[in-house]
Amino acid sequence: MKLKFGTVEEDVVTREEFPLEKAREVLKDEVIAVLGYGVQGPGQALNLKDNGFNVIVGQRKNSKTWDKAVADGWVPGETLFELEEACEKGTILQFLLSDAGQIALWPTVKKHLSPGKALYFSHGFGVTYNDQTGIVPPEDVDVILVAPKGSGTSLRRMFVEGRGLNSSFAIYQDATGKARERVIALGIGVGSGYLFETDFYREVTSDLTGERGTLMGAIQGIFAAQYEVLRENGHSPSEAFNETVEELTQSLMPLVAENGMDWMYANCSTTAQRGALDWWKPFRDASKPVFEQLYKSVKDGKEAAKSIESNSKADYREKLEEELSELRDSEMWKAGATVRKLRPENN
Ligand SMILES: NC(=O)c1ccc[n+]([C@@H]2O[C@H](COP(=O)([O-])OP(=O)(O)OC[C@H]3O[C@@H](n4cnc5c(N)ncnc54)[C@H](O)[C@@H]3O)[C@@H](O)[C@H]2O)c1
Ligand SMILES: CC(C)(O)[C@@H](O)C(=O)O
Ligand SMILES: [Mg+2]
Ligand SMILES: [Mg+2]
Repeated sequence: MKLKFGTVEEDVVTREEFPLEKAREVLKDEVIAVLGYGVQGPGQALNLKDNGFNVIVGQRKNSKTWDKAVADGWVPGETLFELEEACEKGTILQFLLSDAGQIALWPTVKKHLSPGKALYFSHGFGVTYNDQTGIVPPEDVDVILVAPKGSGTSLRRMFVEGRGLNSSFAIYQDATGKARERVIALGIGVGSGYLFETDFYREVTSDLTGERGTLMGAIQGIFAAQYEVLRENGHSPSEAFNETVEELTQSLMPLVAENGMDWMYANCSTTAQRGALDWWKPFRDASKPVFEQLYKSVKDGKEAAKSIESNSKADYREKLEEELSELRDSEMWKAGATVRKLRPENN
């Protein structure tokens, strides 16, 4: 359906115009092989299974995630296989290994992409940066994308709650003439609330910008800056944490999600209103050059190169652990752990 987003009209696909029954009909003869069982793998595979599709999972044996797949109800030899066996059995290969892991498995996946199969991604990364990844799909397969706009954890959680996370979808290559109905059916099948169309390049550039920017990188930076200023001026950890993070996630963001920031500005004290109206533009002006730098780094392929380089190292998990512990052991997130325990619903 066509909808106005501000003054711009866009086409979105909802469950109303493409119901689950239609998705099941489109994919009734397909074997959907979900390759990788990290964060997106479980969310998408379990939602597809619960929605009545024919799904198998491919995962390395003797790994923690193989055990997790078994614990989630996938049966070795029936619905759970080694990666190569799943590639062979699947007619739609959902490539849900980490973006760096996809490079290593690509020769195996390519070998099993016989004509008419579909290669499905949840990120435009591998194909867009194929000068770095080597992922160049054969011409006689469909190449499609459904990218849930959120964590695989939320995709599953919201599905179980009867809600739906939004996803973008894209078609890179339509070899069978059925790529569009296949990709929309898969988007509905994995539990998307609605789908909006993009292309692989736009998906990866917006996604890399978002997660490095307001979704995670920028927000953590802003949290840290405000928390430090409050602490340096004699405020206690609990006061600094509450005024920086807890109030945002517990009180204001749910209201912003429901009604928008415009409503939030109209429904706080006149004192807060005056200050927030005065200060949002200086914050925008201070951070916009950093966002411009970030977007350029994404566009130039530098972010992809850094990510491939660091995530392909044999000891990447140990190195990552060190960097993550800096966050985990920071006073701000230690204070956060205590504050979370104090929430009455957690007692
Ligand atoms: N994490 C998310 O919530 C999220 C959201 C939207 C899109 N995506 C995209 O979905 C895809 C999957 O992401 P993810 O976060 O679920 O992946 P992940 O980082 O959790 O890894 C998934 C699986 O890949 C396996 N793996 C890694 N390297 C491997 C190798 N060399 N050989 C075999 N297996 C290997 C791991 O064992 C793991 O089970 C990526 O393209 C990502 O950008 C992820
Ligand atoms: C969940 C995110 C941050 O949206 C995703 O893009 C990811 O890469 O994990
Ligand atoms: Mg991402
Ligand atoms: Mg994302």
